[in-house]
Amino acid sequence: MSSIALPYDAKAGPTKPEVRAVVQSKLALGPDDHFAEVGSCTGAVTIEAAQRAGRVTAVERKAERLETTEKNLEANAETIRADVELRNAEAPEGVPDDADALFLGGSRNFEAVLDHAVETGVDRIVMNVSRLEVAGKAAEAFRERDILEEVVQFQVSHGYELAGATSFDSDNPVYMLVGSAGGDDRSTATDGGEVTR
Ligand SMILES: C[S@@+](CC[C@H](N)C(=O)[O-])C[C@H]1O[C@@H](n2cnc3c(N)ncnc32)[C@H](O)[C@@H]1O
Repeated sequence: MSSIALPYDAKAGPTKPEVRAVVQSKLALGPDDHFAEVGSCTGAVTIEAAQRAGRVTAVERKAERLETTEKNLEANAETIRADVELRNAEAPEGVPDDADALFLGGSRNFEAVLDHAVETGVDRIVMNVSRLEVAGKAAEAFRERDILEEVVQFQVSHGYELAGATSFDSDNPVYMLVGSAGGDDRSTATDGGEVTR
């Protein structure tokens, strides 16, 4: 599915290819977009974004993981179209003021990161969460800021051969919050913060 190479590994990553495909479809990046990622880790999401957007800013609090982002970016350099900036910082520090699309793969300080997104009018916001309690808090935080458009929960299973048939190994469930702080042209109607679609 994914055509990117990730020769360098880091604890906590990478986001699985099928999940990244949904992330990219929600971000809908184009060549005029500035994309920002909080928690770039292996760089898997940053690399795929850098194949689509014009500018990418990747923020990662752990220096060694940011080095992994950099090395994996280098391994995919031929496919990358964006200007990419890597920032070793703990968001909201380091998050640019002019992002069109924001992905939160790391959840530290996520409420402050969302406040920054609201202040700067980020058009597309996607946050992935694997822990149930954090997912609940994240959904609440999106609703409180009136930026929630969609909550998606999914779980991917991969088939393997067992006794001449196919059985499945399941990945962890993923909770995905999708929203916008980009003004009145939002695509989904909301009623009291609840998704009505
Ligand atoms: C689950 S991993 C992200 C995986 C990444 N999408 C990938 O494909 O490799 C979360 C990362 O976010 C980082 N992180 C968490 N909160 C952060 C914050 N507020 N600012 C910067 N990095 C953060 C963690 O250090 C960790 O590397």
